[in-house]
Formats: sequence, structure tokens, C-alpha cells
Amino acid sequence: MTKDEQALLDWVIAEGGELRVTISRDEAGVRGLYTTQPVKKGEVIVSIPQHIVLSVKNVAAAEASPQLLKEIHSPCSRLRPYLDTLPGPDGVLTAYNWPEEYIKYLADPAMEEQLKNSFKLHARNTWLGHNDDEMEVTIPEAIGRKNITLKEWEHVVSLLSSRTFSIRKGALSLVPVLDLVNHDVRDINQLGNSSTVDLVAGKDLAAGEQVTITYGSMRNDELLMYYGFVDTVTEPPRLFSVDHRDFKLYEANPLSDSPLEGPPEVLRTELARLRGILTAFEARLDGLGPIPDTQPYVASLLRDAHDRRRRALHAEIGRLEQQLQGASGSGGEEL
Ligand SMILES: C[S@@+](CC[C@H](N)C(=O)[O-])C[C@H]1O[C@@H](n2cnc3c(N)ncnc32)[C@H](O)[C@@H]1O
Repeated sequence: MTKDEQALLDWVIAEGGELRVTISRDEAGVRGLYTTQPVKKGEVIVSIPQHIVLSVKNVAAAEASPQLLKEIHSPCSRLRPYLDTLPGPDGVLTAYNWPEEYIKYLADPAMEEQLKNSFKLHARNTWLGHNDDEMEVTIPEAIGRKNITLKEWEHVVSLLSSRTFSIRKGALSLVPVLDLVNHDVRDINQLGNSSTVDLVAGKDLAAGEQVTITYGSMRNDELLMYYGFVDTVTEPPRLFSVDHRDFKLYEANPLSDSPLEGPPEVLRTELARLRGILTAFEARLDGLGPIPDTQPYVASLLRDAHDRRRRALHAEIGRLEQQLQGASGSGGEEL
């Protein structure tokens, strides 16, 4: 644990918080929360008083971010011990601060489109002041006459976007210590919000166990863009949302995990669609060549993402082939 992290824990306790966790890192170096003692199902693991929570209006991340920027730039912020532990520019990765040179290695037109023309464009437009009417606080109001580079702005937007909880209606909340909780899709620990923000154990935890919550049922392309990592737990990996049969760019329609059912023509159409995606994806990767290692974390994340996307497509293609073979009996359906 760093000195700043210890200072954060001491400050939270001095402010009335209750902690049965400490801050540590896993084998891959990812920082997270770990229990300091056994915790029984239903017991509070972390309790944070409301007065050290920073809540901003629940609007698009880039429009809410000046409030965080203002705190970061204020030398006497009441949240200083918390702000000092926020990751620096190299410690947070989202679509907002995704490095330009790595955009093409997403190797997917829909992902590249969203990253460039939704996330990055939005960050840029807010930085240029085009969305000031939508903002409670503008960037100049947050930092006065100082300047901020686009890179610095993308970093702040990424921090806000990847660390807030929706625990209060109409607000996005940055909760000291609790924003150090990592994601595990299988988790059942619960966040509650009353006079304190509490994390309650969904199962018995041993001392020294990592405490996680689920950030939601996101697919790997969404996790990559919103949080800069991919799910390494789910096997076989789930299809990327851009590969799902019901995916429509910029439409938030629910994407079911139920296997496609229907007559053989429907299954064959889906099989051909997925095979087409896989072929186009492999051709794109071949055309791009090796991913440069300029930023090793981004390069390695992309390699993991490609591997998971490929395996998800193979798994679904295999499942459909089997289903069609089953439907045609022992005669062997033309696939
Ligand atoms: C709310 S923060 C959690 C604390 C963060 N690890 C830290 O040190 O500040 C969310 C970020 O944690 C990381 N993260 C969370 N869950 C992860 C996981 N399962 N695998 C890898 N990184 C994860 C990602 O960088 C993500 O954007």
C-alpha cells in the first residue's frame, strides 16, 4: 500500500467510516480491496459516511466531469486524501482517453465508430466549450484562467466515467474507498445507500479475500470501452455486443443471452452471419499486423480482447452447427 492509500484509509476512519478491508494489488498489479478479517454473509464490509461522497449530476460523463475537475484543482478540497489516490493518466483507460494509435486495433468498424465519434468526440466537444449550456459547471468555472489540455480532460472524464456509482436518484457518486472495488461478474456483494454508503457481504468472506462487486452484465467490448479491461472469468466468453444478432449502433436495445431458437433457415442465416464476422475480423487483424507495444497495457488488453472475441464467435458458431446437425438427424445437414 502506498503512503497516499494509507492516508486515505486513516482519513475515512477519522471521518466516521468503518473498514474491514485494506488496499492491495493482485498478481497482475490491479489495485483493489481485500478483507482484513473474516466477514459473514449479511455483514457490512465497508461503510462510508455521506459527507465524504462527491456526487455530481447524472448526465453524460463529460458534462459532469467539471465538478470533479474543480475538486482536483482546489488545493483545499475537503476530499484531498481521496483525490490523492485517484489513478494518474496511465492508470485509467476508457474509450474517452483511448490512445489514437490504438483505435484501429479494435479491429471492428462499429467499435471504432463509437470510440471516435461518440466517446472521443464528446470529450473533445465539451473541452472546446461546445456543450457549456448542458453543464452545471463549465471547465473555465472549474479551473479559472488555467488551461487544460485535451489529454488531461480525457483523463478526468475517464476517471468519472469508470469510478461512479448510481446510488442516489439523479446523481453519479464518487465514494472514497468503495470506488476501489473491482468487478467480478459472478459477485453478489450489495451496495446500499442510507445515512452511510455500505457494502454488504453477499456470501461469507475469508480474511485476505479480494472484495468485488458486479459493475453490471456488460459484454467485453462494453467493459473495454467503459472500464479498460475484459472479463476473464466467463467461459466460453460471451459474444461482443457488436456481434450480437440484435445489436444496432447507438440503440440501447437489450441483447439476450438466450440461445437463438428457430427453424433451420433462421439458424443457418445466423451461422452465415457469424462466420462472415469471424472471416472479416481475422482478415482485418491480418491486415493490421502485430499490435505495437508502445503502451504495453493497451496492447495486452487488445490481444486479450481479440482472443475473447474470436473464442466467443467460435463457441457460438459451434453451438449453431451442432443444433443444425441435431435438427437434421443423422443425415448430416449441409452447414
Ligand atoms: C472503480 S475502479 C476500481 C479500482 C481500480 N482498480 C483502482 O485501482 O483505482 C474501476 C477500474 O478498476 C479496474 N478493474 C476493475 N475490475 C477489474 C477486473 N476484473 N479486471 C481488471 N481490471 C479491473 C479497471 O481499470 C476499471 O476501470
